[in-house]
Amino acid sequence: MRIPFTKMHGLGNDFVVLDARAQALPPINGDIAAALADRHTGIGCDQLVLIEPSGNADLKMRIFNHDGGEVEACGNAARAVGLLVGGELTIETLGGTIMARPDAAGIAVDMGEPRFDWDAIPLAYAMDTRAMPVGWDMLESPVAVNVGNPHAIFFVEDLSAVPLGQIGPVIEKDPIFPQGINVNVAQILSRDAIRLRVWERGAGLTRACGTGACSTAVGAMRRGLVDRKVTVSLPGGDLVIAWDEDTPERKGRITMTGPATIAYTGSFDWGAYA
Ligand SMILES: N[C@H](CCC[C@H](N)C(=O)O)C(=O)O
Repeated sequence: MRIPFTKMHGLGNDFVVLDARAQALPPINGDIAAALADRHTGIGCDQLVLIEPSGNADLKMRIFNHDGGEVEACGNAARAVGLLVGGELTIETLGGTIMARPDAAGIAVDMGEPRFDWDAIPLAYAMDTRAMPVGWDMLESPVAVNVGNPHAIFFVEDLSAVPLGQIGPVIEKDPIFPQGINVNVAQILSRDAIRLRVWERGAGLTRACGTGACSTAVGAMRRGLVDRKVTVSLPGGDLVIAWDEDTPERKGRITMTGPATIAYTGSFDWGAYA
């Protein structure tokens, strides 16, 4: 059985996108996702993205990390799906419903409200998530934020001095993070500019991380380090993140804006992976 796919990326964070809205696909599990994501024996990507019908949104977006783990959110993939499908979209994810729409800078995504309570990250026990009283080698006192998925953000003076490829996997799997964690290391450049590198849970170093940019921006705002709209510069390029103010009706929501790219389309033999 041949399965069509679209290879896409958001600032170099790359995806294999399968669309199961028109034609149901055989059931996908973590092992199949990891096999497709493998860059040597599969098609190769940071995340596998599955578009399915939804009962309460325009579509459902399922996300599998490179290691096969299914996760709650992926900001860059939300922009990719927004580009692929087009128009204004509500997207159901395991982390909540988000909204994508075309924008002069590419695609804008309303990522919803950030969560800060220790048990919403989640962490293994109660602590201050504005500055967790923990550290690993040169990295300490991270902010913890959940933007659909869990993130720890370390602010440093010199990003290039941090061996994130070595320290990232240690933090990712630390038992203080019962569901793992995406590890963000950020350098504040000004009141409206942040430089960021991310070790992603289940995918390692990526060229960009949309939810990482959202959580880092919000974490910096929580500490009063930046204004409520910032440009986050990742190795693959820039994202603009805004966090609007709480209103009497609702808590402030995050908007992430940036490009998305269709690289190519193809198909693969399902039997080779399942
Ligand atoms: N590694 C993330 C999922 C992908 C997030 C990232 N690619 C993005 O653009 O937000 C996690 O395990 O929560």
